[in-house]
Amino acid sequence: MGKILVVGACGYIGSIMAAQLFKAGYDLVLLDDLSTGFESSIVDVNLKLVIGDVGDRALLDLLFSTEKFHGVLHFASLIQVGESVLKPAQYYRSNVAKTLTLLEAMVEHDVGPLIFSSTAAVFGEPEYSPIDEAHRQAPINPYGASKFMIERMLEDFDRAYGLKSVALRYFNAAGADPEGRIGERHDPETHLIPLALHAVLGVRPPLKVFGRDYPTPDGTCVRDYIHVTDLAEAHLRALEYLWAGNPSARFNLGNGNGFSVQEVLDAVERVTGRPVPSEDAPRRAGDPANLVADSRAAKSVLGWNPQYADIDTIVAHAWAWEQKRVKLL
Ligand SMILES: NC(=O)c1ccc[n+]([C@@H]2O[C@H](COP(=O)([O-])OP(=O)(O)OC[C@H]3O[C@@H](n4cnc5c(N)ncnc54)[C@H](O)[C@@H]3O)[C@@H](O)[C@H]2O)c1
Ligand SMILES: O=c1ccn([C@@H]2O[C@H](COP(=O)(O)OP(=O)(O)O[C@H]3O[C@H](CO)[C@H](O)[C@H](O)[C@H]3O)[C@@H](O)[C@H]2O)c(=O)[nH]1
Repeated sequence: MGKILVVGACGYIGSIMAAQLFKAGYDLVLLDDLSTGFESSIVDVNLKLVIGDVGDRALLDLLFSTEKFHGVLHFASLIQVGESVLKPAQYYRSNVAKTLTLLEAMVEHDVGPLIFSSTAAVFGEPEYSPIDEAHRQAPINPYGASKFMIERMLEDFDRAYGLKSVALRYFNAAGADPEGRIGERHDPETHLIPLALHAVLGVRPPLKVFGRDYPTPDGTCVRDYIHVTDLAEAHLRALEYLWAGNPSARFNLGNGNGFSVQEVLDAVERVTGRPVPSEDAPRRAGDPANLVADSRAAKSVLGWNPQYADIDTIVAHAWAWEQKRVKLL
């Protein structure tokens, strides 16, 4: 089994990835600057965590010259769409410039391949649904643009330097570790499912439903919620795909099933057995009405087989985690 570097391993998705790789017996080194992540999200205390910045070239040189890695998973990023509009410089520096430093160090030390966390935001306003890999990429905010730029860099680095990569465009990451050990811990939290669960638990104000006048069946926005464990599984499949000598690629990762905000709230009520305190609010700027992935390519090319497509299961895992988390607060 190869040795893998997980960058951003103390975050929501990276920590669940690290737990899954650890369980599968991989040798891991974790890198995180703890800017938004938590050391306590590392499930095994014996795992090697390097606390540092992925944009620190001297640190990367040291890491890559002392350890032989067979792959890098890159989750580290600023992730808030709204903040990216107000502070684009931070997003281009943290996401684009620091990833460039990582890519240069990987090329110099002959480290690869790379699996990169991209996003549905690289597409912008959808022209059709579900969104496949051929869909036009026209991001409408700096967060999406930063990820789009990195995707372009990956293509160029492959062509010029032979660095192999897979970019995985997650739609709405959701759920938690099925064993209940780790889950979503963003601060501030902006995502629908944790906010709805916090409203149920009474630790936050009633959930604001951002718009009921969208051109969707019930008027609320439709999204494609994909279980975080299934996302992690896709990374493993993508690594195996590149280790087998296949070309660089990008894949859209979702359930293929859209759920409206109202349908998610209904699922939260079924799972928790309690009403979700909520109120109607104006549309949130920059929210497309409908974002659903066509993930057939990931399934057929990578052999990816998501296990937790059911929205009630996704919400149940998030609920188990949030109840535990509230006790820890
Ligand atoms: N959460 C979602 O719904 C979603 C959707 C699409 C794409 N993504 C992408 O998935 C990735 C992970 O998202 P998440 O929700 O786990 O975010 P997160 O904020 O929970 O995790 C990011 C982790 O990266 C670390 N980090 C940030 N900058 C760093 C740096 N310069 N050096 C080292 N470590 C650094 C943070 O401390 C944190 O532990 C991101 O790239 C994000 O853009 C997430
Ligand atoms: O308090 C809230 C929070 C969200 N929503 C609605 O719930 C849906 C989902 O919103 P999230 O904030 O949970 O997720 P987004 O679809 O906005 O964001 C996702 O897709 C983005 C790209 O479009 C980024 O990749 C981001 O990281 C990822 O979580 C949206 O229609 C939003 O308007 C509410 O009604 N009330």
